[in-house]
Amino acid sequence: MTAPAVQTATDGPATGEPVVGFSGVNKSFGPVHAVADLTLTLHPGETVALLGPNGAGKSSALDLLLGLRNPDSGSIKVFGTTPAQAIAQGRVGAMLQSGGLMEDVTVREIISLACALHPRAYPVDEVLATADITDIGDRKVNKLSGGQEQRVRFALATAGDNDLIVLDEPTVGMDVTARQAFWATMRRRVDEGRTVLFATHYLEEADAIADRVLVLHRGRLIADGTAAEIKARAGARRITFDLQGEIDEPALRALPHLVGVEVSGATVRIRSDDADATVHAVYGLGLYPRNLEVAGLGLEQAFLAITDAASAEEEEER
Ligand SMILES: Nc1ncnc2c1ncn2[C@@H]1O[C@H](COP(=O)(O)OP(=O)(O)OP(=O)(O)O)[C@@H](O)[C@H]1O
Repeated sequence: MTAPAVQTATDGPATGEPVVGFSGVNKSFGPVHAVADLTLTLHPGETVALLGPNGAGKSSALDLLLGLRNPDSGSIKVFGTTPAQAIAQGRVGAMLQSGGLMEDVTVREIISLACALHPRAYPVDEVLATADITDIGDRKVNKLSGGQEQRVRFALATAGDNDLIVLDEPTVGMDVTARQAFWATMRRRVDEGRTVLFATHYLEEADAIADRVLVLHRGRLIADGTAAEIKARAGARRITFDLQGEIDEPALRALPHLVGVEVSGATVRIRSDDADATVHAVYGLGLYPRNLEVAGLGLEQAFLAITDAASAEEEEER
Protein backbone atom coordinates (compact mmCIF):
# COMPACT_ATOMS: atom_id res chain seq x y z
CA MET A 1 0.00 0.00 0.00
CA THR A 2 1.36 3.42 -0.89
CA ALA A 3 2.06 5.77 1.96
CA PRO A 4 0.05 8.95 1.72
CA ALA A 5 2.26 12.02 1.50
CA VAL A 6 1.30 13.38 4.87
CA GLN A 7 3.37 15.64 7.05
CA THR A 8 2.92 15.28 10.78
CA ALA A 9 2.54 18.31 12.96
CA THR A 10 5.83 17.68 14.74
CA ASP A 11 9.18 19.37 14.67
CA GLY A 12 10.70 16.08 13.59
CA PRO A 13 11.96 15.13 10.17
CA ALA A 14 9.63 14.95 7.17
CA THR A 15 7.60 11.81 7.57
CA GLY A 16 8.28 9.77 4.48
CA GLU A 17 9.97 7.32 6.85
CA PRO A 18 7.99 4.28 7.94
CA VAL A 19 6.26 4.66 11.26
CA VAL A 20 6.77 1.04 12.27
CA GLY A 21 8.91 -1.70 10.74
CA PHE A 22 8.82 -5.31 11.97
CA SER A 23 11.29 -7.58 10.24
CA GLY A 24 11.21 -11.33 10.88
CA VAL A 25 10.04 -10.86 14.46
CA ASN A 26 9.53 -13.91 16.67
CA LYS A 27 8.35 -14.17 20.26
CA SER A 28 7.61 -17.38 22.14
CA PHE A 29 6.28 -18.01 25.61
CA GLY A 30 7.50 -21.53 26.41
CA PRO A 31 6.01 -23.75 23.72
CA VAL A 32 3.64 -21.03 22.44
CA HIS A 33 4.88 -19.22 19.34
CA ALA A 34 2.94 -16.02 20.06
CA VAL A 35 4.45 -13.96 17.22
CA ALA A 36 5.86 -15.89 14.26
CA ASP A 37 8.17 -14.36 11.67
CA LEU A 38 6.21 -11.13 11.59
CA THR A 39 7.26 -8.63 8.93
CA LEU A 40 5.24 -5.48 8.30
CA THR A 41 5.56 -1.77 7.70
CA LEU A 42 3.16 0.95 8.81
CA HIS A 43 3.15 4.30 7.03
CA PRO A 44 2.24 7.81 8.21
CA GLY A 45 -1.46 8.62 8.10
CA GLU A 46 -2.67 5.01 8.06
CA THR A 47 -5.45 3.69 10.27
CA VAL A 48 -4.67 0.03 10.68
CA ALA A 49 -6.83 -2.62 12.35
CA LEU A 50 -5.16 -5.69 13.80
CA LEU A 51 -7.55 -8.63 13.78
CA GLY A 52 -7.21 -12.22 14.88
CA PRO A 53 -8.95 -14.86 16.98
CA ASN A 54 -8.28 -15.09 20.72
CA GLY A 55 -4.64 -15.93 21.31
CA ALA A 56 -3.59 -14.96 17.76
CA GLY A 57 -0.79 -12.75 19.06
CA LYS A 58 -2.30 -9.28 18.74
CA SER A 59 -1.46 -8.07 22.25
CA SER A 60 1.97 -9.71 22.07
CA ALA A 61 2.70 -7.88 18.80
CA LEU A 62 1.59 -4.57 20.35
CA ASP A 63 3.69 -5.23 23.48
CA LEU A 64 6.73 -5.79 21.25
CA LEU A 65 5.98 -2.63 19.29
CA LEU A 66 5.80 -0.67 22.54
CA GLY A 67 9.03 -2.17 23.85
CA LEU A 68 7.20 -3.80 26.78
CA ARG A 69 8.74 -7.10 25.69
CA ASN A 70 11.80 -7.92 23.63
CA PRO A 71 11.60 -10.18 20.58
CA ASP A 72 13.47 -13.50 20.60
CA SER A 73 14.68 -12.67 17.09
CA GLY A 74 14.07 -10.13 14.35
CA SER A 75 14.11 -6.35 14.52
CA ILE A 76 11.54 -3.70 15.39
CA LYS A 77 11.93 -0.07 14.42
CA VAL A 78 9.57 2.72 15.43
CA PHE A 79 10.24 6.01 13.60
CA GLY A 80 13.59 4.55 12.61
CA THR A 81 14.68 3.98 16.19
CA THR A 82 14.02 1.51 19.02
CA PRO A 83 10.54 1.38 20.55
CA ALA A 84 11.95 2.66 23.88
CA GLN A 85 13.57 5.69 22.23
CA ALA A 86 10.46 6.51 20.20
CA ILE A 87 8.39 6.41 23.39
CA ALA A 88 10.93 8.53 25.29
CA GLN A 89 10.63 11.11 22.50
CA GLY A 90 6.86 11.22 23.11
CA ARG A 91 6.07 10.00 19.62
CA VAL A 92 3.93 7.04 20.70
CA GLY A 93 0.75 6.97 22.78
CA ALA A 94 -0.78 3.69 23.87
CA MET A 95 -4.02 2.44 25.31
CA LEU A 96 -3.66 -1.09 26.58
CA GLN A 97 -6.30 -3.61 27.58
CA SER A 98 -5.91 -3.64 31.32
CA GLY A 99 -3.80 -2.66 34.27
CA GLY A 100 -1.93 0.58 34.50
CA LEU A 101 -4.32 2.89 36.35
CA MET A 102 -2.92 4.07 39.68
CA GLU A 103 -5.18 3.65 42.68
CA ASP A 104 -6.37 6.38 45.01
CA VAL A 105 -5.82 9.30 42.66
CA THR A 106 -8.49 11.32 40.90
CA VAL A 107 -9.09 11.33 37.19
CA ARG A 108 -7.77 14.89 36.94
CA GLU A 109 -4.64 13.99 38.92
CA ILE A 110 -3.75 11.02 36.77
CA ILE A 111 -4.32 12.99 33.55
CA SER A 112 -2.30 15.92 34.94
CA LEU A 113 0.55 13.51 35.68
CA ALA A 114 0.41 12.07 32.16
CA CYS A 115 0.48 15.61 30.73
CA ALA A 116 3.39 16.60 32.99
CA LEU A 117 5.40 13.61 31.79
CA HIS A 118 4.67 14.06 28.08
CA PRO A 119 7.20 16.12 26.12
CA ARG A 120 4.44 17.49 23.86
CA ALA A 121 1.41 17.47 26.16
CA TYR A 122 -1.96 19.04 25.44
CA PRO A 123 -3.54 21.21 28.18
CA VAL A 124 -5.13 19.04 30.89
CA ASP A 125 -8.60 20.58 30.43
CA GLU A 126 -8.47 19.87 26.71
CA VAL A 127 -7.50 16.22 27.31
CA LEU A 128 -10.35 15.82 29.81
CA ALA A 129 -12.83 17.44 27.43
CA THR A 130 -11.74 15.39 24.42
CA ALA A 131 -12.24 12.15 26.33
CA ASP A 132 -15.51 13.50 27.77
CA ILE A 133 -14.37 12.99 31.37
CA THR A 134 -14.42 16.61 32.60
CA ASP A 135 -17.45 15.89 34.79
CA ILE A 136 -15.75 12.95 36.51
CA GLY A 137 -12.44 14.78 37.03
CA ASP A 138 -12.73 14.64 40.83
CA ARG A 139 -13.62 10.94 41.04
CA LYS A 140 -11.11 8.37 42.19
CA VAL A 141 -9.97 6.21 39.28
CA ASN A 142 -10.69 3.01 41.19
CA LYS A 143 -14.35 4.03 41.59
CA LEU A 144 -15.18 4.28 37.89
CA SER A 145 -17.48 2.20 35.73
CA GLY A 146 -15.88 0.06 33.02
CA GLY A 147 -16.77 2.53 30.27
CA GLN A 148 -15.50 5.53 32.31
CA GLU A 149 -12.25 3.70 33.00
CA GLN A 150 -11.86 3.10 29.26
CA ARG A 151 -12.31 6.83 28.62
CA VAL A 152 -9.58 7.59 31.15
CA ARG A 153 -7.28 5.13 29.37
CA PHE A 154 -8.14 6.88 26.12
CA ALA A 155 -7.27 10.24 27.70
CA LEU A 156 -3.94 8.83 28.90
CA ALA A 157 -3.15 7.61 25.37
CA THR A 158 -3.95 11.00 23.88
CA ALA A 159 -2.57 13.33 26.58
CA GLY A 160 0.15 14.50 24.23
CA ASP A 161 0.80 15.02 20.58
CA ASN A 162 1.81 11.51 19.49
CA ASP A 163 2.63 10.55 15.91
CA LEU A 164 1.59 6.94 16.50
CA ILE A 165 -1.35 5.89 18.63
CA VAL A 166 -1.53 2.21 19.59
CA LEU A 167 -4.82 0.92 20.94
CA ASP A 168 -5.56 -2.58 22.23
CA GLU A 169 -9.31 -3.21 22.01
CA PRO A 170 -10.00 0.45 22.76
CA THR A 171 -13.79 0.56 22.69
CA VAL A 172 -14.57 -2.49 24.83
CA GLY A 173 -17.13 -1.40 27.44
CA MET A 174 -17.83 1.97 25.81
CA ASP A 175 -21.42 2.87 25.03
CA VAL A 176 -22.43 3.90 21.52
CA THR A 177 -21.96 7.63 22.13
CA ALA A 178 -18.54 7.17 23.70
CA ARG A 179 -17.52 4.87 20.85
CA GLN A 180 -18.55 7.41 18.21
CA ALA A 181 -16.80 10.26 20.03
CA PHE A 182 -13.72 8.10 20.39
CA TRP A 183 -13.48 7.33 16.66
CA ALA A 184 -14.25 10.94 15.73
CA THR A 185 -11.22 12.00 17.80
CA MET A 186 -9.06 9.31 16.24
CA ARG A 187 -10.18 10.39 12.75
CA ARG A 188 -9.14 13.96 13.52
CA ARG A 189 -5.71 12.74 14.59
CA VAL A 190 -5.37 10.69 11.40
CA ASP A 191 -6.45 13.68 9.30
CA GLU A 192 -3.59 15.58 10.92
CA GLY A 193 -1.18 12.87 9.73
CA ARG A 194 -1.00 10.61 12.78
CA THR A 195 -0.96 6.85 12.44
CA VAL A 196 -3.40 4.72 14.40
CA LEU A 197 -2.95 0.99 15.00
CA PHE A 198 -5.73 -0.76 16.88
CA ALA A 199 -6.42 -4.36 17.81
CA THR A 200 -10.07 -5.28 17.86
CA HIS A 201 -12.62 -8.07 17.82
CA TYR A 202 -15.27 -5.71 16.45
CA LEU A 203 -15.03 -6.44 12.76
CA GLU A 204 -17.66 -3.90 11.79
CA GLU A 205 -15.50 -1.28 13.52
CA ALA A 206 -12.44 -2.40 11.56
CA ASP A 207 -14.49 -2.31 8.36
CA ALA A 208 -15.80 1.19 9.04
CA ILE A 209 -12.66 2.80 10.48
CA ALA A 210 -9.52 1.13 9.13
CA ASP A 211 -8.02 1.78 5.74
CA ARG A 212 -5.84 -1.27 6.20
CA VAL A 213 -6.56 -4.55 7.95
CA LEU A 214 -3.96 -7.02 9.24
CA VAL A 215 -5.10 -10.51 10.20
CA LEU A 216 -2.98 -12.53 12.61
CA HIS A 217 -3.48 -16.24 13.14
CA ARG A 218 -1.34 -18.23 15.60
CA GLY A 219 1.23 -15.45 15.49
CA ARG A 220 1.49 -15.34 11.69
CA LEU A 221 0.30 -12.51 9.45
CA ILE A 222 -2.16 -14.24 7.12
CA ALA A 223 -3.78 -11.22 5.44
CA ASP A 224 -2.82 -7.58 4.88
CA GLY A 225 -4.96 -5.26 2.78
CA THR A 226 -7.97 -3.02 2.72
CA ALA A 227 -11.20 -4.49 4.12
CA ALA A 228 -12.45 -4.72 0.52
CA GLU A 229 -9.33 -6.61 -0.56
CA ILE A 230 -9.66 -9.02 2.34
CA LYS A 231 -13.31 -9.67 1.50
CA ALA A 232 -12.36 -10.24 -2.13
CA ARG A 233 -9.42 -12.45 -1.16
CA ALA A 234 -11.66 -14.64 0.96
CA GLY A 235 -13.36 -15.14 -2.39
CA ALA A 236 -16.23 -17.05 -0.89
CA ARG A 237 -19.88 -16.17 -1.14
CA ARG A 238 -22.72 -16.96 1.19
CA ILE A 239 -25.57 -19.16 -0.01
CA THR A 240 -28.62 -19.45 2.21
CA PHE A 241 -31.78 -21.48 1.57
CA ASP A 242 -34.50 -23.47 3.31
CA LEU A 243 -35.27 -27.12 2.68
CA GLN A 244 -38.40 -29.03 3.48
CA GLY A 245 -38.32 -32.50 5.03
CA GLU A 246 -35.33 -34.30 6.45
CA ILE A 247 -31.99 -32.73 5.51
CA ASP A 248 -29.24 -35.04 4.24
CA GLU A 249 -26.24 -33.26 5.77
CA PRO A 250 -23.56 -35.63 4.40
CA ALA A 251 -24.87 -34.96 0.88
CA LEU A 252 -24.65 -31.22 1.49
CA ARG A 253 -21.13 -31.54 2.86
CA ALA A 254 -20.09 -33.32 -0.35
CA LEU A 255 -21.19 -30.37 -2.53
CA PRO A 256 -18.45 -28.89 -4.72
CA HIS A 257 -16.55 -25.66 -3.88
CA LEU A 258 -17.59 -25.64 -0.23
CA VAL A 259 -15.77 -23.55 2.32
CA GLY A 260 -18.28 -24.36 5.06
CA VAL A 261 -21.82 -25.64 5.73
CA GLU A 262 -24.10 -24.97 8.66
CA VAL A 263 -27.59 -26.47 9.06
CA SER A 264 -29.94 -24.93 11.55
CA GLY A 265 -33.49 -26.30 11.55
CA ALA A 266 -34.73 -26.05 7.98
CA THR A 267 -32.15 -23.42 7.01
CA VAL A 268 -28.89 -24.25 5.26
CA ARG A 269 -26.03 -21.73 5.21
CA ILE A 270 -23.16 -22.45 2.88
CA ARG A 271 -19.91 -20.62 2.16
CA SER A 272 -18.66 -21.47 -1.29
CA ASP A 273 -15.80 -20.27 -3.48
CA ASP A 274 -17.93 -20.85 -6.60
CA ALA A 275 -21.53 -20.11 -5.70
CA ASP A 276 -22.87 -20.83 -9.22
CA ALA A 277 -21.38 -24.34 -9.26
CA THR A 278 -22.51 -25.07 -5.70
CA VAL A 279 -26.09 -23.95 -6.34
CA HIS A 280 -26.15 -25.96 -9.57
CA ALA A 281 -25.07 -29.04 -7.59
CA VAL A 282 -27.78 -28.41 -4.97
CA TYR A 283 -30.38 -28.70 -7.75
CA GLY A 284 -28.43 -31.71 -9.07
CA LEU A 285 -29.15 -33.49 -5.79
CA GLY A 286 -32.84 -33.21 -6.65
CA LEU A 287 -33.39 -30.67 -3.88
CA TYR A 288 -35.75 -27.72 -4.12
CA PRO A 289 -34.11 -24.86 -2.21
CA ARG A 290 -36.55 -22.16 -1.12
CA ASN A 291 -35.79 -18.53 -0.21
CA LEU A 292 -32.46 -18.92 -1.97
CA GLU A 293 -30.03 -16.03 -1.38
CA VAL A 294 -26.50 -15.61 -2.65
CA ALA A 295 -24.45 -12.74 -1.22
CA GLY A 296 -20.84 -11.60 -0.84
CA LEU A 297 -19.13 -11.99 2.50
CA GLY A 298 -19.01 -9.25 5.10
CA LEU A 299 -15.66 -8.65 6.76
CA GLU A 300 -16.72 -10.94 9.59
CA GLN A 301 -17.42 -13.89 7.31
CA ALA A 302 -14.30 -13.15 5.25
CA PHE A 303 -12.29 -13.14 8.46
CA LEU A 304 -13.77 -16.51 9.46
CA ALA A 305 -13.15 -17.95 5.99
CA ILE A 306 -9.50 -16.82 6.03
CA THR A 307 -8.78 -18.00 9.57
CA ASP A 308 -10.62 -21.34 9.01
CA ALA A 309 -8.58 -21.89 5.85
CA ALA A 310 -5.35 -21.09 7.75
CA SER A 311 -6.31 -23.59 10.49
CA ALA A 312 -7.12 -26.27 7.88
CA GLU A 313 -3.76 -25.68 6.16
CA GLU A 314 -1.93 -26.03 9.47
CA GLU A 315 -3.79 -29.26 10.24
CA GLU A 316 -2.75 -30.66 6.85
CA GLU A 317 0.89 -29.71 7.45
CA ARG A 318 0.92 -31.64 10.75
N1 LIG B 1 3.11 -13.64 29.40
C1 LIG B 1 2.73 -14.74 28.75
N2 LIG B 1 3.10 -15.96 29.21
C2 LIG B 1 2.74 -17.08 28.56
N3 LIG B 1 2.00 -17.11 27.44
C3 LIG B 1 1.59 -15.92 26.95
C4 LIG B 1 1.94 -14.68 27.57
N4 LIG B 1 1.39 -13.68 26.85
C5 LIG B 1 0.74 -14.26 25.83
N5 LIG B 1 0.85 -15.61 25.87
C6 LIG B 1 0.31 -16.58 24.91
O1 LIG B 1 0.66 -16.13 23.62
C7 LIG B 1 -0.42 -16.32 22.71
C8 LIG B 1 -0.81 -14.98 22.11
O2 LIG B 1 -1.46 -14.20 23.12
P1 LIG B 1 -1.95 -12.70 22.88
O3 LIG B 1 -2.45 -12.18 24.18
O4 LIG B 1 -0.88 -11.96 22.19
O5 LIG B 1 -3.16 -12.94 21.86
P2 LIG B 1 -4.34 -11.94 21.42
O6 LIG B 1 -4.44 -12.09 19.94
O7 LIG B 1 -4.09 -10.59 21.95
O8 LIG B 1 -5.58 -12.62 22.13
P3 LIG B 1 -6.99 -11.98 22.66
O9 LIG B 1 -7.78 -11.66 21.46
O10 LIG B 1 -7.55 -13.15 23.41
O11 LIG B 1 -6.66 -10.80 23.52
C9 LIG B 1 -1.54 -16.97 23.51
O12 LIG B 1 -1.47 -18.37 23.29
C10 LIG B 1 -1.20 -16.62 24.95
O13 LIG B 1 -1.68 -17.61 25.82
